[in-house]
Order: sequence, then structure tokens, then C-alpha cells
Amino acid sequence: MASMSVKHAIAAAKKLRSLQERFNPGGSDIYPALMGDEAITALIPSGNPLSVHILMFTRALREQGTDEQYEKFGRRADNNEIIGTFAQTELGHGTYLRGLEARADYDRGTEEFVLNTPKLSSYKWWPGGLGQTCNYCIFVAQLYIDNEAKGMAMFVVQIRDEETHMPLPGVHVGEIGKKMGLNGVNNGFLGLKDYRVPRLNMLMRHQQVLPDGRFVKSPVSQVSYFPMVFVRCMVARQNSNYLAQAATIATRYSVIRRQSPIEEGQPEPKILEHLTQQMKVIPEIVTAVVYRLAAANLQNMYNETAEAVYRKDFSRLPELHALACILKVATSYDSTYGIERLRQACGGHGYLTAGNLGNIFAMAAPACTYEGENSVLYLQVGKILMKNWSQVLAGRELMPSMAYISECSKMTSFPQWTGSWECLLKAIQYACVGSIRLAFQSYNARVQSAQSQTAAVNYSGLELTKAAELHGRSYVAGNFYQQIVNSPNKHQRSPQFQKVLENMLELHLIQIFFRHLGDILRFIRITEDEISALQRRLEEVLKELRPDAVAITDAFDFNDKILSSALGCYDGNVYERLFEAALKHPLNRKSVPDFFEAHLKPFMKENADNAKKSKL
Ligand SMILES: CC(C)(COP(=O)(O)OP(=O)(O)OC[C@H]1O[C@@H](n2cnc3c(N)ncnc32)[C@H](O)[C@@H]1OP(=O)(O)O)[C@@H](O)C(=O)NCCC(=O)NCCSC(=O)CCCC(=O)O
Ligand SMILES: Cc1cc2nc3c(=O)[nH]c(=O)nc-3n(C[C@H](O)[C@H](O)[C@H](O)COP(=O)(O)OP(=O)(O)OC[C@H]3O[C@@H](n4cnc5c(N)ncnc54)[C@H](O)[C@@H]3O)c2cc1C
Repeated sequence: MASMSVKHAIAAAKKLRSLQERFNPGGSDIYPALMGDEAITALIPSGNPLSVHILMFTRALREQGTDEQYEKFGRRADNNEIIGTFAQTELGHGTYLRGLEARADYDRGTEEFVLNTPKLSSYKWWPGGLGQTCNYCIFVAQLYIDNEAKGMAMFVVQIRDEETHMPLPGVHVGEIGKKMGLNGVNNGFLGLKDYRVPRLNMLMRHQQVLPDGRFVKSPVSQVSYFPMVFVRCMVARQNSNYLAQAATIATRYSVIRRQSPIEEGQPEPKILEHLTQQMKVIPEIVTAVVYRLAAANLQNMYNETAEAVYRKDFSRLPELHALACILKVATSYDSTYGIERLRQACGGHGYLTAGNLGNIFAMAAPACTYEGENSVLYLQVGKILMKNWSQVLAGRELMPSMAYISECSKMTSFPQWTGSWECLLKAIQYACVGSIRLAFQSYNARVQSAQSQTAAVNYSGLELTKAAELHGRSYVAGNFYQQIVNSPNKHQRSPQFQKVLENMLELHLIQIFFRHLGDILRFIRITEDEISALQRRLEEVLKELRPDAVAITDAFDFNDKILSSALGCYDGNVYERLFEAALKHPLNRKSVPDFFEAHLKPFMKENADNAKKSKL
């Protein structure tokens, strides 16, 4: 598995390099973006063992290293002369980075760092490609000078010989074992014992250790978390695409599969004519579109912020961090659960490997955990919302993505219910702001009753999580609304296309409204008639979008190789492909399997003999 993945990943890397040289010679960005792309990921079904090299190792060298360090390590990494990974998580700690136990002690006598993983729990555990593929890594450790902790730092560490690939002395490296999916990624473990690296192997763009051991602090300590921010943006994009892939498969299958007449005596319809099937499939298509747009916005914001950070302007970092967290959580949760709903929408065949929905699920699901476990990131956003609420109370302006919070805070009550898109969007935002206010009050009451701030965060965790979740909904829905209704290029769209987009907006807003009806009713009075009217609109818009479902998923433009699904091929020959896949199964190579003589026959014979004996 691992060797096939490495082979495919290298083939993809070479192809992309040649494309880069042809279309963007000298440019640096297109190649990593393409290598992390869902197309590549899909073409390596057991996972890309080079992805952490491309997404994190090369980026961290560029963004956290000085120019000289980039020349020494980064250029070779970008050129794939060395392959690395990002080794941060340990057996004992992934979330709580201040609890990491790997240590780097500065030895001013030799101007080296001595790296150690002193306990079993401090072994690095999980880094992608670490098991067998990489010969370098970025080793994240607590920095100590004269035994005094200075916080986290990153070190470039060679772990294998460049010629023989043998682990170097002092390095204990290996594979962590079989996983639910992504088994080609060879996620690894790493222990270091008194492993020395030169002083200039510590990445020093933002913080430095001088030869005499003086420590120069980073102007903003969180900048060392920046590699994670990038991958959170990538998760938003990749997971939207996994959902789009699954939605394409389920939609194509749903217009081929026929089952159960709707009217007595009528022929069996395509299953997509059943309203409940529409409700399983069409909202997922729309969710994929909505998230793709949000992820594209996030990516632009990342690019602008990364440029600024490179120039040591850190002012936009907090907003990017908040948005990257919330979109990473929203897209990973919604794609994971959405893909499972889509699998169920394909009935029994959805459970076959040939449909590929299991593998897409296995690719999407771990993003709920890696790069910041989702509940932990919800709490992180919840804390940021608390801070922003204090700003609101102090009459200060908020960051643009939270400006709606100030607006809603000024409303003494919710305006007259109209059911318009603006009204639905406002209802979601209003419920979010109400939840922020309640969480803030609970948190403050706890602090005032002598709880520490961190304990108060823990005990207000459910309310903080709710506020964060609704903030995600508000941001995503607000972004979609702007792009459909207020986009400057709206007038270049044909009326038919605009109508499809507006139907998607209608469905998205109503769907989110129903999902959070309980949260909304806590803050807004809505009558039963008003809710029933929305129910009718939901049924209507599903019907309206039904004829466009195939065209929208075709527009995602996944070719058959990427979908790798007997259920989701463009030509719709589902049954032929399912049969073809079944016939390829190794058990079908022989008419009589080996286990017949070895096990089954003696078992049945023994039973027959026993039965005969008991009759005698
Ligand atoms: C949970 C937190 C966010 C908490 O951090 P903390 O230091 O305890 O901080 P705190 O007191 O809550 O916050 C302190 C402050 O730091 C801010 N902050 C936190 N993270 C960032 C950031 N990324 N950018 C910018 N700012 C950040 C917070 O908002 C706080 O700000 P403030 O002081 O309140 O203004 C953090 O430790 C964390 O990110 N943990 C998750 C670890 C993680 O994501 N690991 C990823 C490993 S690599 C990986 O998984 C690769 C997979 C790739 C693949 O396979 O494709
Ligand atoms: C497929 C995959 C690839 C990975 N690749 C890499 C990689 O390349 N490099 C790397 O360094 N790491 C990698 N990781 C590790 C990953 O980043 C961590 O698993 C992740 O950050 C979560 O940390 P954890 O496993 O320690 O979970 P834990 O933090 O132990 O989480 C367990 C439970 O505890 C809860 N919890 C923890 N802290 C809190 C809190 N403060 N408040 C409330 N609840 C809390 C969580 O919500 C969760 O429910 C990878 C992981 C996976 C699954």
C-alpha cells in the first residue's frame, strides 16, 4: 500500500513539476497548490505520503525560516531533493501544544541544540510520511536555554541518510500502524536521543537564539502556529471537494436507479423523484457549492495575510485564525456526515467498495481531528467571540467577518418576520448573537464566582460551542448571500443561471433555518404558520432544483478516474460496472475456492456424520 502510494505520489509530483515549468516557469505557488489538490488526492486512493511534505514542510521552511535557511533547506525541499514532514503531535499530546514534552536544549559551547524525546509519551506520533518516506522533518519542541523554557520552536532535523535511507544514529523512526483509511500515508513515530543539530537548524525568521544563548522573542508568539492555519484553509477546500465528489456519485446514481412507483400502476421512477431522496441528495450538492465559495474566499484571505506576515505585519492574523478554524470545523463535520448521508442514499450498493463512497468518507473524516480537533477549535472560536463581545460592549469596531455581531447587538428586538432571504439570514445571525451574549454572561458569572478564566471556559464550553457553530453558519450563509445577490458580476450571469443560484440560496437558508430552529426560537418569535410556509418553500425548491441536479454536479467537473465509482460514472452504466467490479474480485478467479476442501467440506461432512450418528 505504502509503496504504491509513494510511486503514484512521485509520478504526480513529476507531472505537476513539468506542468509548472511549462505554464508558470519560476513561479512557486501553483505547484504546491496543485499537489495538495483534491485531484491528486483522489488519484492516490490510499492517501498521498507527500502531502505533509508539500503542505507543511516546504511552507514552514519558507515562512518560518530566514532567507539563508530557505536557501539551505527550503530550496532543496521545494525541489523535492529532500522529503520532510511536520512532526508536532506526540503520543501523549496533540491539542495542548504547551504540553508537548519533546525538548531542545541549547548548548552554547558547541552552538548546537540537543534534541530529546525523554519519555514514551513524548515520541512524535502521527506525522504524515514520517514512517518510511521522509528523510527530514520539522521537529517541534519546547526550547530550553539554561534549563529555562522559552516556548515552542521548530528545528530542521535529518532523520535518514540521504544515500541509503537508513535512520541516523540517535533516531528511532517507524510506522504507527494500520488506520481506518489513508494507509498509504505511512504516518510515523519518531524518538530522538541526544540528537545534536547546529544552532542554525532552528527556524529563526520570527524568534532567534543567538550564539551566546540570548533569546530574541517573536513579536507575536502565535506566528509559530501559522503552518497550521494554512492546512486549516486547505481542509476547508479539500473537504468541500470530497463532499462534492460524493454528491456527484449519489446524484448520478439517483437518476439511474429506479424503485417503487409513486403513483399506483405507474412505472418505477428514478429514485431522485422521491421527495425524501431529494432531501438527502440536493442539500448536499448545495452545501458543497456554498463551502467551495467560502473556502475560496478564505484562501484569498490566507494569501494576503501570508504576504503580510512575511513582511512582519501580523495585524490580520487573528481574523484569519478565527475564520480558518471555523471553516475547517464546518467543512470537515458537514462533509463527513454529508458523505455518510449520501452513502445511505445509494442503498445497499453504497456500501460496496466499487462505489468509492467508503474511501471518500475515510479521506474526509480524519479532518475532523487533524489540524486541530473540531471541538477544541469550536472552543477557540468561542473564546474569540467572547473577546469580540467585550469589544461590542465597549463600543469598538469589530473585524469585518464579525461586523454583523455589532449590527445585531444594536437591535432591541427582531424585526417583523417576512420570510425573505434577508430575514432568514438575519434570523441565523440574530440567534448567533443571542448565543454569544448568553455564553458571555455564563462565562462572566463563573469568573465572578471565583472560577479561573480557563475553568470558566471549560464550564461554559457547551454555550461557547453553540455560539461558535452559529457564527460559522452566519459567516457561510452571509458569504453565499453576498455572492448570489450582491456580487458585482451578477449581471454577467444569464437569468436562467441566476435563477439556479437563487434556488440554491433559498435551499441553503431554509435548510440552515430548520437545522437550527431550536436555537432560533430561543431568541425570535415565529408562528406555526410562518414555519409551515417555510416547509412548503423547502418542498418547492427541492422540486425546482431537481431538474438541475445532474447539471450542477457535472459542473463540478470530476472525471471518472477521480470519482473511481461504479455508481457515479458519467455514462451511467451502473449495473454493468458493478458486475465488472464484482467479477474482478479474487474469489471469482476460481469456481471452487481453496477453503472448500480445507474447511467447509470437512465442517459440513462432520455435521452430516453427527446427524447420521444421532439418528442411529
Ligand atoms: C488549541 C490551540 C488553538 C490552543 O492554543 P494555546 O497556545 O493553548 O492558546 P490559547 O490560550 O487558546 O490562545 C492563545 C492566543 O493565541 C491565539 N491563537 C491560537 N492559535 C492561533 C493561530 N493558529 N494563529 C493565530 N493565533 C492563534 C488565540 O486566539 C489566543 O489569542 P489571544 O491571546 O487571546 O489574543 C492550539 O494549541 C492548537 O492549535 N492546537 C491544535 C494542534 C494542531 O492543530 N495540530 C496540528 C498538527 S499537524 C497535522 O495535524 C497535519 C495533518 C495534515 C494532513 O494529514 O493532511
Ligand atoms: C490522519 C491524521 C494525520 C495526522 N497528521 C499529522 C501530522 O502530519 N503532523 C502532526 O504533528 N500531527 C498529525 N496528526 C495529529 C493531529 O494533529 C492530532 O490528532 C490532533 O491535533 C488532535 O490531537 P489529539 O489526537 O491529541 O486529540 P486529543 O486532544 O487527545 O483529543 C481527544 C478528545 O479530547 C478532547 N479535548 C482535548 N483537549 C480539550 C480541551 N482543551 N477542551 C475540551 N476538550 C478537549 C477533544 O475534543 C477530543 O474529544 C494527524 C492525525 C491524523 C488522524
